[in-house]
Amino acid sequence: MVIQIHLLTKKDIRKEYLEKRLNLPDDVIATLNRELLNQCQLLDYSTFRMAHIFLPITEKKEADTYALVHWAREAYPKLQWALSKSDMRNATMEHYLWKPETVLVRNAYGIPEPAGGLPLLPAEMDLVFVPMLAFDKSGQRVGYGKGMYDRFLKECLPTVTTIGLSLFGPVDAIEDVNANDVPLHMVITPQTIYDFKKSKEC
Ligand SMILES: Nc1nc2c(c(=O)[nH]1)N(C=O)[C@@H](CNc1ccc(C(=O)N[C@@H](CCC(=O)O)C(=O)O)cc1)CN2
Ligand SMILES: Nc1ncnc2c1ncn2[C@@H]1O[C@H](COP(=O)(O)OP(=O)(O)OP(=O)(O)O)[C@@H](O)[C@H]1O
Repeated sequence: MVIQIHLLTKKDIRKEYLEKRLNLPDDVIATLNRELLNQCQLLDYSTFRMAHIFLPITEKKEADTYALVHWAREAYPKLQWALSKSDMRNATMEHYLWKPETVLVRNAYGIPEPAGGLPLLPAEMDLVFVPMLAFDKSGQRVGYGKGMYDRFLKECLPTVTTIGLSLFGPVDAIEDVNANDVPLHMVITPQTIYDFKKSKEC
């Protein structure tokens, strides 16, 4: 039997998956987000103390993470949350504690950011939820192409757990993975939880 693996570049995948997401009608997006939340609720977060999260760019129909945090604040009251402010010129992020009372302001890219608060270091995160346009069957991801999460994840401790959130399933393989790319430990989709740590151990 011949198994064909489709290799695609990040540039092609980025274009295809952004279009695919933007073309989804709002009711389908709402259903996928509900299913994604259900999958997220299946994991046990009790070993984590500080979780970093992104808030969605709604114009880009990113995964809705508000509902996840809303649920987790009730289900895991000891778990604290961190949010970032982006510096697009340097492709870097600064991190702040996200309390329920934190004021959020949308930046020029439509990303809700904390107006201020207690600054945090990457080393303080033990769980990071990662945005993406697509991922592949080995846990490599494609984002908007600035490498901001690759830079951030490199600064986190090796003990950090990374979980990508995607409204779609994986592509076969990303052709142009490079040394800066940080593969994800897990990806949650509306249908499945992919655990790349486990599959590597097999
Ligand atoms: N919600 C969310 N927050 C996030 C990310 C993300 O993917 N999603 N990022 C993940 O890294 C960082 C922000 N990265 C971004 C990179 C590009 C664009 C963007 O809109 N780019 C324009 C072109 C910009 C330009 O070069 O002028 C575009 O794609 O149309 C937005 C966010 C940090 N925060
Ligand atoms: N740790 C790093 N240090 C310096 N440059 C980096 C680092 N990580 C990524 N880059 C650079 O950033 C650029 C974008 O990388 P890539 O195409 O992998 O982005 P992406 O993962 O799709 O985007 P993002 O992480 O912003 O969502 C590349 O030119 C890459 O070399």
